[in-house]
Amino acid sequence: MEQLVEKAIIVGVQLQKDTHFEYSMEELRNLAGALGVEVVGELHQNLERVNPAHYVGTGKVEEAKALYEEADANLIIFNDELSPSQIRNLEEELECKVIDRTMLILDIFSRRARTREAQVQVELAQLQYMLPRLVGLRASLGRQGGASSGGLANRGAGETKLELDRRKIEDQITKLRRELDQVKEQRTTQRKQRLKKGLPVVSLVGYTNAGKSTVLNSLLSKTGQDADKQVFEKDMLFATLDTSIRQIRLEDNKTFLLSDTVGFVSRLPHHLVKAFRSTLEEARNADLLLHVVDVSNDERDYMMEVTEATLQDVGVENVPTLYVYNKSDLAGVAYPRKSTDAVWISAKEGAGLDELIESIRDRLFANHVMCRMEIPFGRGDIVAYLSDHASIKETEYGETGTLITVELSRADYDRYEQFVVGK
Ligand SMILES: Nc1nc2c(ncn2[C@@H]2O[C@H](COP(=O)(O)OP(=O)(O)OP(=O)(O)O)[C@@H](O)[C@H]2O)c(=O)[nH]1
Ligand SMILES: [Mg+2]
Repeated sequence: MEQLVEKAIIVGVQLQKDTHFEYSMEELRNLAGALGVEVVGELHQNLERVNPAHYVGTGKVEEAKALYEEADANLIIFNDELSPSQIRNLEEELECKVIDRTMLILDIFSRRARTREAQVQVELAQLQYMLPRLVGLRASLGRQGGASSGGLANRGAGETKLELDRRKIEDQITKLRRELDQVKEQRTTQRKQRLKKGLPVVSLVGYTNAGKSTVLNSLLSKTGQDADKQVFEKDMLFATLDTSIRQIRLEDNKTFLLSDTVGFVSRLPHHLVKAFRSTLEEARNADLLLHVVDVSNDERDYMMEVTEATLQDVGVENVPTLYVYNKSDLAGVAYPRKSTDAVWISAKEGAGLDELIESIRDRLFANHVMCRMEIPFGRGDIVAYLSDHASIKETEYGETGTLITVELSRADYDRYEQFVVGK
């Protein structure tokens, strides 16, 4: 199919208590932009509640139609998830391609998905969204070329075909669910293996484009890791859709795992959130969350609210959180600095990474123990293990063994307690 330059009108309803409406429309523009759709007109309406039949009032539908024609657009995007009957009614009256915020986000996710897991998750969410909307969507897909190209609307293709499609979609949903369950099992196994290693897990979470991947990359460079461990970072919505896990080893051998994952956006489609539950599993089981915030964005408080609500939605609860106020270089705030539960940094400049590491260290390794041990000469393996996994401060050689002063995890302390000769 030839690549069309799509021109869209965007339409939103502002409910009385919605104080973030303007921003949600701006975000809708950006979401459209992420798909190469140009927004050529905008309409909004203040309502007490969304119109159940047409989303907006009848007068507004007329207005949208006029604007659509005047601006020579070929699609209209609505700022919320439309119900099946809303889509049907709007299409009938507007006689053009109608899409909603959910379809837009699903489309972006589906184009960005790289790993099999992400692809399956997105496809599952798309099919679940489509299933109850088959009739309307069929007409809309038929009009993909826009009204002007005289696209073939498939409306009226018999009920039998519809039933067949429905069954096909249901089968595909079952298949994808099964595949995801398998991935989930693999993840659980991998996590168990990591747990055995005893390494604490830190998870980066936050709004899309806050700089999570950049924070991960800057910590990797800071701790002298190979460039090939770096993850993808870019100034676009949903650059990351998969979970990457990297090991970070600090100067004194204290080591933790750091995971980077998909970011959030307001009004994230429910099916999508559900589908991405397993990708977000890492965060659920983390020892510490780094909630990365673009502190230079005026909407940062709202973005933090959305992030926290979404985390709750996927069952990430009661995990200790450190707030990472990133992009301080653009915000006109003092940085680098830290408070009890936050650090102000610029991941891009690499400023504030010492503060960040120190805050992580305080939280993860607070229960580390300092002690003296005497390891028999025959047990060089233990000394080797401790020089990899703990921080040896002093080494002396006694009559029967190596005397070390060492700072180590509670678990390692318990394991080698028999060699402890003093605190
Ligand atoms: N000025 C400035 N830009 C930054 C900083 N940190 C990240 N960026 C830029 O912000 C953009 C987004 O960064 P990413 O690290 O991809 O953001 P993310 O949170 O991983 O985004 P998603 O994966 O899309 O959810 C990139 O263009 C970065 O270069 C910073 O401290 N200062
Ligand atoms: Mg990212």
